[in-house]
Amino acid sequence: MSTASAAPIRLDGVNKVYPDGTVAVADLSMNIAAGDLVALVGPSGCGKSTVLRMINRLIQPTGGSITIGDEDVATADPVALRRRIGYVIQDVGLFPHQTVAANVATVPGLLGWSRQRTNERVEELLDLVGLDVAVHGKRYPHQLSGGQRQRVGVARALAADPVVLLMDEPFSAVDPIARGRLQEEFLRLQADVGKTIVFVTHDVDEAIRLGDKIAVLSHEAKLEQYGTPAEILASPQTTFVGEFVGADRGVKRLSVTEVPTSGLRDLPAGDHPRVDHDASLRTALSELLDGDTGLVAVRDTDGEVAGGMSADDIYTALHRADEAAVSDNPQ
Ligand SMILES: Nc1ncnc2c1ncn2[C@@H]1O[C@H](COP(=O)(O)OP(=O)(O)OP(=O)(O)O)[C@@H](O)[C@H]1O
Repeated sequence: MSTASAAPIRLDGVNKVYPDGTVAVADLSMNIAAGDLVALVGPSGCGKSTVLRMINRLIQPTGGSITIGDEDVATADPVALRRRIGYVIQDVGLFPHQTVAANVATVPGLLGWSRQRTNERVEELLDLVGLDVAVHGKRYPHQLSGGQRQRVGVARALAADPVVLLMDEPFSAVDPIARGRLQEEFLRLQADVGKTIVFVTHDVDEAIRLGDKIAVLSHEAKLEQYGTPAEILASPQTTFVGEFVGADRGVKRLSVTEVPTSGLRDLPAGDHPRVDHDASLRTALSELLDGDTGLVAVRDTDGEVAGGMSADDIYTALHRADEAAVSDNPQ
């Protein structure tokens, strides 16, 4: 599909004090690379939503600057700005009296697109998020499941091909099974559209699963650590981060580390469970435990078995990956 190029986002000394004196964001600086999916995580009330809403100027910062590409958000026309930024919130905010197709067509309508161009775009987007325009396009939001509504929200946010997508707890209102599926689909979608995405969640597992990078925030949006999931899990920089990512850090690290494709051991004959070259160590360990040979075979990119791993090999691979993550990111 055609995509506008994604834009980087830069926050420089951003501050937000609400009129009642509440300091929501004290002094936040961070750079988000074009095309990255960055998860903002932190406890309730730490300022995540405020940060997000300052990026599309729904909230005016009291200090500092935010730029999207070359554009200073403070001086941009807010309406034009918001049309270039997709925004998805928890309960989606679909218009209840408009059909799904009309909801997705909102921004193209505002931009004055022709009916034909709009219809094509609606069909393309509904297809992209796994909905059938013939079946779902003419339904109203209340005739959809929570997960389907969420997909429509994402389709609507992508309609005008925004350079940035902001998402505030987009999947938290759906049940855990639908949520897992939505997360999977969302990752596939992001691989397709390659937007710069800032994603607010209070769920560390979701951040680890979806984020290219994670920004861990504490009170007043203090940036405790900003790095890849592997870096943060391998070496939390502060006690706060260590506690926030949780005691089962080791298991989480297994999930974000892929099996090695070299240095694998020769496999004796036997009915070994198999995993693909891009499987996580967690999947490999789970398969190994389900099998009865004590080994798991790893396939290469051609689908041929490249070698095997024992539980000890998985442990060693995890520690090697941790060392690499830490030395890539000395901070
Ligand atoms: N309009 C407002 N006026 C005064 N204080 C506000 C306002 N909006 C938010 N706050 C306060 O600012 C702080 C940050 O709120 P924010 O909604 O950004 O946090 P959050 O991390 O997104 O929280 P949650 O995870 O619970 O949604 C909180 O202390 C909140 O009470």
